[in-house]
Amino acid sequence: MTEEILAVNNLHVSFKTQTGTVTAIRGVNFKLNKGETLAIVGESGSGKSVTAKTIMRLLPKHNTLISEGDITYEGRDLLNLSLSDMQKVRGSEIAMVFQDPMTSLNPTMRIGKQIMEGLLKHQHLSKKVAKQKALEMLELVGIPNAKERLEAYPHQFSGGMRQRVVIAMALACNPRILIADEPTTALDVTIQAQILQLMKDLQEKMDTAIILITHDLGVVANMADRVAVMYAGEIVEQGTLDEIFYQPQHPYTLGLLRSMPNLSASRSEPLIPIPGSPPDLATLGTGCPFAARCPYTMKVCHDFLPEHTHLNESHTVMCWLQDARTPLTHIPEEVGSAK
Ligand SMILES: Nc1ncnc2c1ncn2[C@@H]1O[C@H](COP(=O)(O)OP(=O)(O)OP(=O)(O)O)[C@@H](O)[C@H]1O
Repeated sequence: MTEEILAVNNLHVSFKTQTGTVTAIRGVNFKLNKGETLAIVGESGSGKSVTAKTIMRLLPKHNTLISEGDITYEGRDLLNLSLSDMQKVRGSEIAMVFQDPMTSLNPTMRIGKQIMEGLLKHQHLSKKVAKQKALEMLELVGIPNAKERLEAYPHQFSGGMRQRVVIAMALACNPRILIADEPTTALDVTIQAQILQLMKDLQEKMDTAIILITHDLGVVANMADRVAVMYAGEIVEQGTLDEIFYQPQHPYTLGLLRSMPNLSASRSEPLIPIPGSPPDLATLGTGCPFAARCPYTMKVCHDFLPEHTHLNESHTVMCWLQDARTPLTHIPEEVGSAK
C-alpha cells in the first residue's frame, strides 16, 4: 500500500528581479509516497530546482515570494516551520544532493569531519560513535580505503568519488526523503550509471523516498516509479513511468520523448527536437505556455490556461486536447485520447 510522505499543494513562487517579476512556479501539485522515486523532468528553466529549493527552504529571502500553497511533510507545513525546526528537518529528515558536490562540501575540512558534523548535530552521537558511523557510510557508498579517506580533503577525490561522499553525507542521518538535483549530470556516463545504481541500492536498504530532478529521460527510465513533467513553472503531465513513456498525453511530453536518443533509436524513429524555446517567465500570457511551440494548437490554447484533467488516479495532464469540452475529432492520433 502506498503511504504519502510529502505533498506539495498549489505552490506559487516568484522572484523580484531588476527587470520585473519572474513567476517561476505557477500552481505546482504533487505527492511523494514513502520509498518511491518521483522524477521531475523538463527543460532548463522549467522550475525544477526552484521547486526543490522551496521544499528545502533554500531560496534567497530578499527576492523570493511564495504567494500561495503549502508543503506538507508528515502533517506539518514546511513553509510555516520556524527556522530552527526547519534546520532539524533539513539534513536529518529531508536531505538534498546537488549537481556540483562542492556545493555541499567545505574544501578546507576533512571528509570524515564533514560527515560527522550532521551526525553530531542531528543525532547527538558521541564523537567516537559518529566517526564509526562516518566510516560505515563511506564504506556503504563504495569509497575504497575508507578509513584513510576519512582524513582526506575534498580536492583529493575524483568528481564521482566526491558525489559518493556527498551521498554518504546526505544519507548519514537516514533521511526519509532525498532530493537529488541533477546528481549525475556533471559526471561521465560510466560513473553516472554507478552513482545511480548506488542511489537505487541505498534507497532499497534505507527505504528513502527520492525526488530526482533531471532533464535526462534515460535516467528517468532507469530510476523512477512516477514522473512529473514540468514546463514553464507548471506540472503539465504526471503519471507512472509507464503512463508517461508509453501513453504520453501532453504534446510537450511527446516532444521530450521524441527528442530522446535511446528511446527513438529503439523504436527506430528519427530524433525530432522540440522547435522553439521556453517562454519568458516574466511575460507569460493568459493561454497555455506551450502553445507557441505546440504542433496541435487550437484557438483556445492561446487564450486560456488549460485545467488539470485527471485521466485516472495516477495520470493527470494539463492540456486542452484532453479537456472534456474538446471534440474528439480535434485530437491527433500520436497524442492519443484518454477521454
Ligand atoms: N534566485 C532567483 N532569482 C531570480 N530568478 C530565479 C532565481 N532562481 C531561479 N530563478 C528563475 O526561475 C526559473 C526556474 O529556474 P529553475 O532553476 O528552477 O529551473 P530548472 O528547471 O531547474 O532549470 P535548470 O535545469 O537549468 O536548473 C528560471 O527562469 C530562473 O531564472
